[in-house]
Amino acid sequence: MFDFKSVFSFKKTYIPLILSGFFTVLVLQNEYQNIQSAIKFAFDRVKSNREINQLFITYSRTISLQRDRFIEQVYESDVFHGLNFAFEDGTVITNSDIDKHSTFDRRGRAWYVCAKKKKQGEYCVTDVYLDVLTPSRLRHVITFSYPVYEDGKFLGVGVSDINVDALNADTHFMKLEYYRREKPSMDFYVMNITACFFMIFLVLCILRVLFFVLVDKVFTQSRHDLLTGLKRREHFSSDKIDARTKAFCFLDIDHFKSINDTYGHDVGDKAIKSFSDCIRNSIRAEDVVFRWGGEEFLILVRGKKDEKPDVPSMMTRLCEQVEAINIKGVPKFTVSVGFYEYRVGDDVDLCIKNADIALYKAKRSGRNRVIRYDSSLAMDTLG
Ligand SMILES: Nc1nc2c(ncn2[C@@H]2O[C@H](COP(=O)(O)OP(=O)(O)OP(=O)(O)O)[C@@H](O)[C@H]2O)c(=O)[nH]1
Repeated sequence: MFDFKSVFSFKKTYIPLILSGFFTVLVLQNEYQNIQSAIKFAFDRVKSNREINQLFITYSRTISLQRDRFIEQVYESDVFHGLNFAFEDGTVITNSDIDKHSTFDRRGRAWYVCAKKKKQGEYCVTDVYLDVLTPSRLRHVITFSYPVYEDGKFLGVGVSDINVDALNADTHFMKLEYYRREKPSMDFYVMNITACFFMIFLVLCILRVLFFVLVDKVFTQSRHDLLTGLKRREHFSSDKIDARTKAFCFLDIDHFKSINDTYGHDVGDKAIKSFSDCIRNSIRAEDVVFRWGGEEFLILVRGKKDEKPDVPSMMTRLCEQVEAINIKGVPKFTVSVGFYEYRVGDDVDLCIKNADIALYKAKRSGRNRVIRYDSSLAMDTLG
């Protein structure tokens, strides 16, 4: 049989669970902070880029000389490598060819369509991708596109690229995204493998607990009688009989066969159930009950080592409580009790036999009574 105490021991189950939970939270928190700082960074960039675009709109409407100067200033920065403005009519001004209006390519169209649906202040953002400026100039960029409004009127879509290669070191997330696609770093592997390891560990711990809870349930069910919920006879173990065992008491419903014969088995079952409930409610926490056979029950009266419980009074009280059972459709019934007072060292099989002899005597002498075993009863039985 499983040793459930050891399975659910603090050391084996809860410490690994707590540890793995703790590390998972740490790793997730770290990842969360990276993401948060990256989002903030990206958002700040988009905001400043949008301001540049607003300026760009203004300049693009003024004379070409001023505009070119502005464009030069913007492109001195190595972070922003692209600054485009797409107009409603489908034309786009690019930094490389500022005076020429070219039409959207498919990618530009997608950005335009996405950004056009956004409100002022919102934006669309791409994944990191490889932008080919010339065959020798490859850059990893993220593109933001956003609607540009002037006095509440939609003018067109601003498109700005962030050069991921040029981002500085504290923008972990961008780097992470970038390396994830291109060149995973050692940090990335260590962090993610650690996270996976602890996640798997956590899941295994949870499964382990669930498994043993399930097994425990199945074992508990198999140990207990279905009708009464009490322990079954097969699970009585003489190994558990020790100095705290005070008495073996057999209880049996009187004339139970006639209840079955007169009212049917269903009513018989109800009587057994109500009897077992009555036993359960009247015994003490340390006592143990078994359904021994059909309508026969064994109570092991237990107590502290030197305690001497008054078994006859306990059993008489129980008999009175059984007599007082009042359930609609179930006839009144009584029980007989035979008990044997245990002494340390007694043979357990003999104790059971003696309690049974006492029960037999209770039946023979008129039922609805409590009989203590003594040696004269054994002679009586033999006789
Ligand atoms: N309804 C029902 N009947 C059961 C169950 N288990 C055993 N029985 C019946 O219980 C009856 C026991 O009858 P007997 O052993 O003759 O004893 P009794 O009629 O109680 O008579 P005394 O014990 O001498 O007072 C039998 O008819 C069994 O079929 C059960 O789970 N449900």
